[in-house]
Amino acid sequence: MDSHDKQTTKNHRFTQALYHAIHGTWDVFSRERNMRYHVTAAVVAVIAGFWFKISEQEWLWIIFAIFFVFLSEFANTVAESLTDLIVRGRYDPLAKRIKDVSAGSVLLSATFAVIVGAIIFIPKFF
Ligand SMILES: Nc1ncnc2c1ncn2[C@@H]1O[C@H](COP(=O)(O)OP(=O)(O)OP(=O)(O)O)[C@@H](O)[C@H]1O
Repeated sequence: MDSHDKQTTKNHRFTQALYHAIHGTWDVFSRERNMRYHVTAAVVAVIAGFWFKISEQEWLWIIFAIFFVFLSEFANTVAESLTDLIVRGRYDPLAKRIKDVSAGSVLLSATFAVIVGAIIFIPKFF
C-alpha cells in the first residue's frame, strides 16, 4: 500500500483522479471472479465479430452489451463492498437482500448480452 492509498481528501488534480479511477478499474478486473467470465465472453464476441465481419450497427450493440455487463459488475462490487463495510461479517437480512438483488442485476445484464449475441450471431451460422 503506497501513500496514494491512504488519501482521504478530495483529488486536487485530474491525474490524481485518473490514477484512482484506473486503480479501481484494475481492482474489479483483477479480483472479481465473475469478471473473468465476462471478459472471456467479451473476447469471444469480439473475435466472432471480426470473423463474421458484422456491420457497424451490430458492433454498436455488441460493444453496448459488453460495457453494460462490465458496469453492472462494477455496481455489484460497490454494493457488496458497502454492505461488507457496514455489517462487518454480521448476518443481516437487509445485507442479504442488497447482495442478492445486486447479483440479480448482473444476471439480468448478462442475459441481455446473451440475447444480443444470439440475435446477431445465430443467423450467421446458417
Ligand atoms: N452479511 C450478510 N448477511 C446476510 N447474507 C449475506 C451476508 N453476506 C453474504 N450473504 C449472502 O451470501 C451470498 C454470497 O455473498 P457474497 O458476498 O459472496 O456475494 P456474491 O454475490 O456471491 O459475491 P461475488 O459477486 O463476489 O461472487 C449473498 O448473495 C447473500 O445471500
